[in-house]
Amino acid sequence: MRPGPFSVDALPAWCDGHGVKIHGLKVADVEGRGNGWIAQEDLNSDYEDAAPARPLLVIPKDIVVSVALVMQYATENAQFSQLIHAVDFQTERQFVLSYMMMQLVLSSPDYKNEAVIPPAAWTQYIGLQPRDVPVPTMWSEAELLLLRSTSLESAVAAKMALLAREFAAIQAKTRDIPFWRELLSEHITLRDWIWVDALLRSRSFDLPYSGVAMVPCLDLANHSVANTAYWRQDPGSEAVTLLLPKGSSVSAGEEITINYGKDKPAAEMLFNYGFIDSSSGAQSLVLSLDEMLEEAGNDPFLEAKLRIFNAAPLLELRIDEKGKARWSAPFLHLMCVQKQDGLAFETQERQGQQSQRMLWRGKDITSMAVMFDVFINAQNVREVVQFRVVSVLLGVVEKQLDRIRDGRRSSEREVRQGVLQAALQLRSIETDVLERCLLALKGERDQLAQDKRVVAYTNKSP
Ligand SMILES: C[S@@+](CC[C@H](N)C(=O)[O-])C[C@H]1O[C@@H](n2cnc3c(N)ncnc32)[C@H](O)[C@@H]1O
Repeated sequence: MRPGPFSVDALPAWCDGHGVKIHGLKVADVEGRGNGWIAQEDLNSDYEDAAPARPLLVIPKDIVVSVALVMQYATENAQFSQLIHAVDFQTERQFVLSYMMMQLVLSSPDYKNEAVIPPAAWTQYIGLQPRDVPVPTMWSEAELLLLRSTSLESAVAAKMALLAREFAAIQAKTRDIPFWRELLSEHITLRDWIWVDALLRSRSFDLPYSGVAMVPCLDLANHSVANTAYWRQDPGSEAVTLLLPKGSSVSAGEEITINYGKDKPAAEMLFNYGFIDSSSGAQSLVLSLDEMLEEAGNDPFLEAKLRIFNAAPLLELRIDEKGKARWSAPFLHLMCVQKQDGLAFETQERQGQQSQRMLWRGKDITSMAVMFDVFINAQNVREVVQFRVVSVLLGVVEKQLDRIRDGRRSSEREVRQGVLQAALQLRSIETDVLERCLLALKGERDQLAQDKRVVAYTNKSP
């Protein structure tokens, strides 16, 4: 479904009509970044009479799409209310997405609004949202092959499966509502749901007083690690403002940027925003340990450990500011400790409720499960456990490195240039992190192998 047309030339009038204040900025095309805000004059943030300089943008709360606005909209719009009640959305994200989907329908030239639903501010504004959002959930099959063996491969597959499940559930639950049945069988497609999700991921803000929200106009600010501006939400009016940091200035023609997040891994940037900032020093990756756990099927405590750990077993690898390889995998430490070391599990019954406890040499350490790596470090089995963990990790990292090195490539003719560049950048960053971590892990294992407790342990092991 196509959204209605809305050009940037019409934006100033839209802003006037909806109470958005713009000071000294205009929207322009910024090379390689789509639209962005550009200073129209020299701007500075000098404080006058202790009052901060005028914000660059002020966006009133009543056009910020948060759960509160969505719930209010449902009280004013019978068709939207039917959708919200039939589907029983559970998350902030789903509420905001359903509102965006409704605005897409209302704005679209592909749909005749016979129910004569009045337009909202976003009915027009949604037309300014880019059709091509560069996040991987919008990539073609051939482009997705470029992510083979990177840390994003399984994350993107899981996200696509979730989006398909969500859309199928919306269709199934609204089957008895003629308005939505017609829309969801003839007009709105899974692709539209994927699009609104891509918009939300790449353009939403986590506001302190409104939660996850789409903020018109602020969503036109591009990212830079050397950002020239920042945003805040006013605790009283809940308006969102874009400001220059105290004592800073921007010359006419310069881009006004914000920082989407410091030290975010390249994979997270690509997944959420569809680009990797090459000027960011962040070098890290997160891998799921699920596959390794499948291979560790002979641990009699595995199920109990996973239940008490109660989080996804992950491995984070990173290169710190000093260039040192670091890794963290709290579950792996738990996995590498057994009954003979002093670990035990016990089922307790209290007021008819059963719960499981984890014991270390007789002491209840259930609450330590998520930071088991820190806990075990203070115990006299530290070196032996660390040796086991490092040995397992070496296998995981080596396997991942082999995979990423011969990961399948798509024919360059089938993929967009920007997507190819971003995927190659991700592969190169992740290969580098894996290589450096592998080297560091080998060094750590060799050092641990000389420890007398480790020597005794390895001599004893079959
Ligand atoms: C919040 S929007 C910013 C406005 C957007 N450029 C537009 O045309 O509407 C975020 C999107 O802008 C693009 N973007 C922002 N900063 C970028 C940067 N530093 N490099 C490349 N693309 C960037 C990405 O496509 C990202 O998903």
